[in-house]
Amino acid sequence: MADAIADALRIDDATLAYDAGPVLAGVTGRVGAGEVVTLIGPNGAGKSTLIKAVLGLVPVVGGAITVLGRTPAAARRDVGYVPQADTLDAQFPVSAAQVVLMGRYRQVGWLRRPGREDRRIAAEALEQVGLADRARSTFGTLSGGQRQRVLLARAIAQRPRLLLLDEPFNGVDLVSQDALLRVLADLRRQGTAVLLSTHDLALAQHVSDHACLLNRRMFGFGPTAQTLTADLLRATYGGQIVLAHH
Ligand SMILES: Nc1ncnc2c1ncn2[C@@H]1O[C@H](COP(=O)(O)OP(=O)(O)OP(=O)(O)O)[C@@H](O)[C@H]1O
Repeated sequence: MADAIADALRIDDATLAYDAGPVLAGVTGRVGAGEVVTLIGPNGAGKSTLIKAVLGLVPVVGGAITVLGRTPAAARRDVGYVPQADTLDAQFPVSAAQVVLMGRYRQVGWLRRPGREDRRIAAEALEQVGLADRARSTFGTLSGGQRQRVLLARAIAQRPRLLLLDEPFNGVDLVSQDALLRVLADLRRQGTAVLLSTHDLALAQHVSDHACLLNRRMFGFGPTAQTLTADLLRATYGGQIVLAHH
């Protein structure tokens, strides 16, 4: 039943703008429960902007974005988000386990202390990303890939119905990449909808059900194999030669 409720995310001819004006227009697409959709496009295409609009952080000035049947801002508590690796604050003076536990705060409320069940869920999430043995390590002492996995664990611990990942494969080692692929498979089985941005076409081909091609506007949306075609990729990247990184 592909109706508004079944779709975790619906984007209908959306135009997104910062104060200076629109940066992305004409985006239409869907992410259903248990589906992985990848956003593909060159630097500055608007991938992060779209993810931030789904979080309710960038205004939708035309069309609509509907998250779990609600506005992005209203759906916020059910949406997980892992930001780009280079935006992470490595100076966090807290342990990996504490970072993951933060994923539970929205559920328990900021004024209540997380309980045993929250700690269990957080420990399970750290285990899921393969970092159970680093629970007590200070966040800042972990490698970039490990920090990314801790933030992924934090997002999973939130038990979101829609998970947004901004360039999750960027600069991560192979172990972290494998952990992420395993988590994506788990999320798919649990019926979590996933929207992720990447530059990596080979990985996109591997993980996604649907792909969305962006460069200031949408150049294609559909089943991955039918969307990541040479013609559509050439159009999206403005004639630049596109090579898979892996
Ligand atoms: N806060 C902001 N205010 C104004 N313009 C912005 C802001 N953030 C991004 N932009 C502009 O919006 C456009 C799209 O940027 P965005 O970061 O969404 O691209 P991207 O596809 O995620 O690129 P990258 O792969 O480099 O992360 C760019 O031209 C960028 O300069």
